[in-house]
Amino acid sequence: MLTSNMGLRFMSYPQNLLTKFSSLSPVTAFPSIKTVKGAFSCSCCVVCQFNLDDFSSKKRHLERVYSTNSNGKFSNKQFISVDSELYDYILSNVREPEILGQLREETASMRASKMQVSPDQAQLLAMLVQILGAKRCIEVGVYTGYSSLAVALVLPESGRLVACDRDLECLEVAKRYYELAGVSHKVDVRHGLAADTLKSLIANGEASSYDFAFIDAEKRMNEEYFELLLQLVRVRGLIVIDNVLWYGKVADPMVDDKMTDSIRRLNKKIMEDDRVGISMVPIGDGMTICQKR
Ligand SMILES: C[S@@+](CC[C@H](N)C(=O)[O-])C[C@H]1O[C@@H](n2cnc3c(N)ncnc32)[C@H](O)[C@@H]1O
Repeated sequence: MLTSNMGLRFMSYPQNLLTKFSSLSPVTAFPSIKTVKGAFSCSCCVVCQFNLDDFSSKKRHLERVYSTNSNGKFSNKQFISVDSELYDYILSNVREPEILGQLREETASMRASKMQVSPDQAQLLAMLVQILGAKRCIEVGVYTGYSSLAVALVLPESGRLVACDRDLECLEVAKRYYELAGVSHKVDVRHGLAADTLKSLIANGEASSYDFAFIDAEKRMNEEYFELLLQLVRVRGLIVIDNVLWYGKVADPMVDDKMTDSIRRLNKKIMEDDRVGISMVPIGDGMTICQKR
């Protein structure tokens, strides 16, 4: 069973905004909320067209809906926060293959299990691979194999996933699950520093031959991984980068640690990089999907 209490990573949207608004009356905070026949309904939030007939659900609803126009790009665009209740609902709508559920449960008791991507993220990665018709993929940061297995499961029989990680113990778990799932023939496990593996693929003449890459390893190395993968991925291929929102710290001016700064720097660089089309997606801890031009 998928629940948000199982050590999964997900973004809870701006807690600072939530605190800020909780002291205001609902109508003050959200002028678009109106009373209809004694019940509250939200008139313009496309995701919440339901009546709210008790105070706690009203309050929950209000706490999830925000408006923003702070950078002038949107005219009072509304967006929702994802709290654990709503996230449980999202997870209940994820189609997680049984073998991935088993791996997730085994990993839950392991050291640093929160590193694993969430089921909704894995589902999105698998869908991107399928939409692309990808045959050749790379993953930087395998851990126990959850995201790589999700990708390998949807690759065609002739597909290949180069799976890079420096942790042999974790890779042993991943390899066991590739075997169990019957996909080990599609996965080329590379133990070692990911940058070295990527450089060796380039040296081997494999530039521009990959369809899809996923970056989920040491965050401060992301810029180097991105540059190497830009060489390895073909035009119109995808590079997906995980943890781009870094638990919301990227948007918090009070945070200036090295890790957060390096993520901010790469986000800015990619934003200005016309070698790729981009979409920053608030799923899990935030993923940016880059398409090579
Ligand atoms: C966030 S976890 C990956 C999670 C994985 N994508 C999943 O969904 O289960 C990061 C992984 O990157 C690996 N890693 C960190 N730095 C690395 C490096 N320089 N080279 C190779 N692997 C590295 C760690 O050993 C760890 O297993």
